[in-house]
Amino acid sequence: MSAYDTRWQELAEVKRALAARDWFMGTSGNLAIKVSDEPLEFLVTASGKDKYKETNEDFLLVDAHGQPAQASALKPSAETLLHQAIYSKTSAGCSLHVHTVANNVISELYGDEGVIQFQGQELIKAFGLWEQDATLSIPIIPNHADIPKLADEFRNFVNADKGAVLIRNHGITVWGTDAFEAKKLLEASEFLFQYQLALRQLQS
Ligand SMILES: CSCCC(=O)C(=O)COP(=O)(O)O
Ligand SMILES: [Zn+2]
Repeated sequence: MSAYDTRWQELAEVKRALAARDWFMGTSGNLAIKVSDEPLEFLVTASGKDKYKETNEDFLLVDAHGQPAQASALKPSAETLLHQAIYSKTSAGCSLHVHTVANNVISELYGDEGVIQFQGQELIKAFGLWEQDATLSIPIIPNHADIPKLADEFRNFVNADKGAVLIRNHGITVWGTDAFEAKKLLEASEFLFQYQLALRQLQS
């Protein structure tokens, strides 16, 4: 199988798993996976589609600028520039963006601080933080309707081959070495957000 076909299957599998979690409400969310480094090309979800459905038009190949790399009637995700920022700055192989109620509420509760931090939580190990007193910090950036502006802000927080950034009242984008790692980080983040909200509710 070609790298294109292999990556397509991997991304389709992640998309299926996230759909099963009901993380694509109202056509929200977009996913990407790198196919080649030189030239940089990655598959990204087509814009505005019902991501619960599986079709052979779910993804299209884009270039280092996030522009279609092949003739296609499909439009790349409106948020392709965020994925492009990740692949242009890091060696990450997969990036995932979803909107959930928990990630939106957390982004609003902690948005003024610009960060949410987790300590003493087993699941921060998913991010490679294994030390006793390690802290996971997830930055929260303002949402901008202007996507190049949003991507410019987002780019400042893309400094490693894996990571996560919350966009206030919008969603989360995570990235990792490959599809397995990106999905792990997405699930771990969602667990931590849901835990934090449940704890706050019980404490109030
Ligand atoms: C109705 S969701 C608004 C756009 C968005 O935030 C998103 O994640 C989906 O956009 P896309 O162009 O990737 O379908
Ligand atoms: Zn979005």
